[in-house]
Amino acid sequence: MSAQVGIIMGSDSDWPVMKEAAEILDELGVEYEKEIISAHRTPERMMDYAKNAHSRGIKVIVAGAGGAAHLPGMTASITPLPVIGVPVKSSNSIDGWDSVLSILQMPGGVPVATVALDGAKNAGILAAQIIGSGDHSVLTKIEAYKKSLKEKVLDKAEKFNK
Ligand SMILES: Nc1c(C(=O)O)ncn1[C@@H]1O[C@H](COP(=O)(O)O)[C@@H](O)[C@H]1O
Repeated sequence: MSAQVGIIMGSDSDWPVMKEAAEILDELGVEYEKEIISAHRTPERMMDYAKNAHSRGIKVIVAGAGGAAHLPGMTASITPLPVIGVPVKSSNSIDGWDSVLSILQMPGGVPVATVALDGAKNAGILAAQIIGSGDHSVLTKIEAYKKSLKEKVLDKAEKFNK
């Protein structure tokens, strides 16, 4: 099967964070592609990607960037697909606030579903849930994942007072 989720990021320096989206999508059995695309540094490449992703079969875009993080919002302004934004705490950031606010505070009409700072794992889960709403095998994997989370906590709770 071809990729259903597009993971894009402004720089290869974002990959240590963004790879958590890739890892959880692997675990949930969702195919993805990953690309370095910058609205600032490679605007034509961003336009091409955002214009064509849906016709190539991509269903959700996960976009991560640090600093003045325009990539998620600019991508969302072009594509008809849902965009999940991952604020990345890059090395020269103002504690990550610059990225959080520039991804979160989108103008009306152009939503970006923003996860927590460095929250790429949750972005991957959310992307899988969107895919899973129309794909029973992915939905079943998400149910199993949630069950495993619950069992881990119950196990810890049981050991806690022993
Ligand atoms: N925010 C953006 C965009 C963009 O939004 O188009 N392109 C790169 N960047 C960010 O710049 C930070 C530093 O990048 P470098 O490490 O390459 O200098 C990265 O976190 C990247 O996402």
